Amino acid sequence: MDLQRLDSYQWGAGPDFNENVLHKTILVGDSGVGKTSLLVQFDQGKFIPGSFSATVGIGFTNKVVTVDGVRVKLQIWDTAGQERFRSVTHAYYRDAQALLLLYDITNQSSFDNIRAWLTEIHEYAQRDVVIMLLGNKADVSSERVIRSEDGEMLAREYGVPFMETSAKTGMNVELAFLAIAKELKYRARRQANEPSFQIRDYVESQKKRSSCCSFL
Ligand SMILES: Nc1nc2c(ncn2[C@@H]2O[C@H](COP(=O)(O)OP(=O)(O)OP(=O)(O)O)[C@@H](O)[C@H]2O)c(=O)[nH]1
Repeated sequence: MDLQRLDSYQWGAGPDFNENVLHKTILVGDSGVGKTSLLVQFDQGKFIPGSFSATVGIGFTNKVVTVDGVRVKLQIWDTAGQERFRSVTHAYYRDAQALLLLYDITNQSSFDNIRAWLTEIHEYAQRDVVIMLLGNKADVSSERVIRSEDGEMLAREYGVPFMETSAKTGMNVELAFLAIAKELKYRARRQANEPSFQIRDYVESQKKRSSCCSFL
């Protein structure tokens, strides 16, 4: 998908706005798993169907998310999943505070490659980078080859939060970025008596909430 179509969001200004906090978040995963689509859905609330055109290089979109009354600036980098761009994208890992690692639930090899992605992340990114595993294209249930439990199991093995998403329907897209923003805000602006925040627990509780009450 063409990065030119990603319009940059203008930073808003407000009483809570903390200009000093800019959080770099990177989307990674095999080509075609839906990184650009996920970002477009989060940024613009839409899905652009049509033929797949792979991202060339890297580009970013700025977005302000409000969590617990605090505005958190996310600078979200969309990387090209194709192997030939790998050395370019590695250079961006170093100062990333969060990484969203995607696979496609209809594509076995994109799931099998997650371990290799995690090896690269551990090699090039900061030790305390926030990682979240996302199984995208959850709307395409008829072509599913990766069970949700397999995603859960892999995530548990690496100690990272996990959820399935759909860039098409928007399922869990906002939750994924919100959870990242909450974790980053917690790390950056922890108040003295604030209870500790566990991103995995938060994600699990939010997932349960959305599945329990979908009939309401
Ligand atoms: N049904 C469905 N299709 C999706 C979803 N996400 C992406 N797609 C489609 O999958 C194809 C690839 O999506 P992209 O967002 O371009 O994938 P990418 O990961 O950015 O690919 P690279 O730029 O090559 O790394 C496109 O045809 C999208 O329309 C989804 O959640 N559901």
